[in-house]
Amino acid sequence: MIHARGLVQTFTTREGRQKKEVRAVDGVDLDVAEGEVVGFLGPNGAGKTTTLRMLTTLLRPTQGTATVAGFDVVRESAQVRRNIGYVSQSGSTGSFARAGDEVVDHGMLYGLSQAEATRRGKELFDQLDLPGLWTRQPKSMSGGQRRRLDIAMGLVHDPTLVFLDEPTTGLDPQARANLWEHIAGLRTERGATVFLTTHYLDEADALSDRIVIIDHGRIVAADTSDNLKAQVAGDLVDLEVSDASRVGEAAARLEAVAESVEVDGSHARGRVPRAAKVVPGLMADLSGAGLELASIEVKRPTLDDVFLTLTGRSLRDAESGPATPDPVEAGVPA
Ligand SMILES: Nc1ncnc2c1ncn2[C@@H]1O[C@H](COP(=O)(O)OP(=O)(O)OP(=O)(O)O)[C@@H](O)[C@H]1O
Repeated sequence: MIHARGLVQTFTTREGRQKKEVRAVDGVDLDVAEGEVVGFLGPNGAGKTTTLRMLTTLLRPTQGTATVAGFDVVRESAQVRRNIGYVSQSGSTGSFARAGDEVVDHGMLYGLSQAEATRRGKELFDQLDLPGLWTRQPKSMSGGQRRRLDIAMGLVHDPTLVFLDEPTTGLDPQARANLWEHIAGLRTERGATVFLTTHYLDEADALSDRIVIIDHGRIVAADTSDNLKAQVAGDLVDLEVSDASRVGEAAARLEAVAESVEVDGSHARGRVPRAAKVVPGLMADLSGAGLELASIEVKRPTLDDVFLTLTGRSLRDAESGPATPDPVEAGVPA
C-alpha cells in the first residue's frame, strides 16, 4: 500500500540574517502492507507530519520516491489523492456550514453524486457515533465530535488507505478512548489500511500492528510493539533487599543474568530479555546466599524504554522539542 525509498525533505529557514537548511526528513524508507495499521511515532519536530505530507502529495519530496495505493506521489498525484483519505492535524471542518453539508460537499469533490455522498455520510455518522448532528454546525460540537466529523470527511469517498495525523491530540481521555475504538474499527469493519502519526506512546501501542519510530528525520526502528520491547529494551527486574548494606551482593548476582544493573538505595535494577525465564533461578540464587528480599518487581518495557535505548533520550523529554521555525522557502506542493 505504501512503499517509500530514500524520502528527503529539506526546508530553508532563517536564523537572524542567516539562512539555514533543515533536513526535516532525511532518507526515509517505508513499507506498509494492505490491511495494516501502522503507528508512526516520534517526538515533536521528528518529521512525522512532513513525511505524511509527502505521502499524501501535499509536499513534493526533495529526493526519493514513493508509491501510495499503487501510484507515484509525484507523477500520479491525482490518482493517489483519489484513493486515500487524509485527516490532517488541524482538521478540515469550517465552522459555519452544517456538518452533514460539509461531508456531502467533500464526497462530491471526490466525484460522488449528491445522493451517494448523503447515503455514505449518514452511514458514517452512525458508525462514528454522531447521532443527530447532521444539521449541527461543527463550531458547536465537542472536540471529540469534531475530530470524528473530520474522520467522516476523510472517509466519505470510501478510501482503502487512511492517513490520520495526530488524531487524538487535544482530546480528553474519554474522547481519546472513544476515538481509538473508531480507529480500530476502520480496519476491522472497513478493511482499511491505516497510517497514523502520534506522539502518544499508549496510542501507538494500543492501535498499531506495527510501529515505526522516527527521530531527527530518520527511521530508528520498525517492528511490532512486542518485538521492539523484547529486542531493544527487555524487562526491568527491580530487587529491593531487606538489609540495605547487602544491596551490592544482590546487584552482583543480578548482574550474572541482567544488563545495565544499577543500585539505588536498597534497590538493585537491571534489564533481562525475558524475566519469566530468569527470575526463578535468580530467586533461588539469592535465597541460597541468604539474601532476603523486601520486594521484587518486574516491569514490562514501555515504548518509551525502547525510544530511550535507541536514541539515548526519553520520548517524554523529547516532546518539548524545538518549535517550527519561520519558513523562508518551504517545500513546493506537488
Ligand atoms: N514549512 C517549514 N519550514 C521550515 N521548517 C519546517 C517546516 N515544516 C516543518 N519544519 C521543520 O521540520 C522538522 C520536522 O517537522 P514536522 O512537523 O514534520 O515534525 P513532526 O514530527 O510532525 O512534529 P509534531 O509532532 O510537532 O507535529 C522540524 O524541525 C520543523 O521545525
